[in-house]
Amino acid sequence: MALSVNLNKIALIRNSRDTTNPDIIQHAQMCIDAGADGITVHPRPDQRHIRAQDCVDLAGVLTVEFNIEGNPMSGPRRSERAGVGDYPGFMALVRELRPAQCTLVPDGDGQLTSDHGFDLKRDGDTVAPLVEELRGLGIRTSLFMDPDPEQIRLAAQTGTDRIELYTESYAAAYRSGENLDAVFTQFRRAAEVAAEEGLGLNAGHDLDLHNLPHFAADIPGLLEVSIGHALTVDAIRMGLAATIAAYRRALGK
Ligand SMILES: CC(=O)[C@@H](O)[C@H](O)COP(=O)(O)O
Ligand SMILES: NCC(=O)COP(=O)(O)O
Repeated sequence: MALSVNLNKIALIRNSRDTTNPDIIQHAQMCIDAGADGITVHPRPDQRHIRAQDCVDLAGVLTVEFNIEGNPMSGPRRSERAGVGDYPGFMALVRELRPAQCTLVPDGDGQLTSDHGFDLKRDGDTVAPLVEELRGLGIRTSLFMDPDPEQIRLAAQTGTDRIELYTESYAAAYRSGENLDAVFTQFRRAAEVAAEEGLGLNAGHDLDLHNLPHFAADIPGLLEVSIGHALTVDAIRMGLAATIAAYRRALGK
């Protein structure tokens, strides 16, 4: 099972000053040296954290899998910050960089963070051609999905290689202790349906050192988790190498 480290929050710290510190490339390399199996970024049109140029720079040097996440419908946007290039649009960026994996996420451009999976009853006809194009470019595709069996079966009809289960509801149930068994059963069933449909299974959002061991041990067929927010906070407290080692242990690696 792969640990893909999301660098969004490192870029957020950098963007709070006109600086290159922390250096995204150096941080990515430290993650890799500490045992990260992949690097994930989620560029947004306002470039609040990961910028298009970060994606270009990372694509040029990464020695592990590069996963670019985002809304395929997010178009070009002029930068409002001096010295920062314009955002070219999500699909334009992915077409140019051809990462190992592209995870399509139905975020609105103004969302605080990702907070829902695709509604493929509504958007399946839009998503399927994009999946076909990306796969034709040699890019593994993944769709950001809620743990909804009907939606996951629709995801398979798009031709996508994988889905990424949106795990915020599991993280919330783990924190509160409310309905944890029921919520976990929902995720197990979602994973089973993904396997029935021949879909690879990723997961992410609000995973952390507390909730990850149970999820990683008991969700069948899990291939990759992408983690950023909690991992970055843990690294401030524990140090990056120790943190990545802890997440690898939580994955049973
Ligand atoms: C899709 C998802 O759940 C996360 O990968 C996303 O990248 C979080 O985005 P922010 O880091 O902007 O909250
Ligand atoms: N796809 C999930 C991701 O990349 C990171 O999500 P989070 O750990 O920052 O919540």
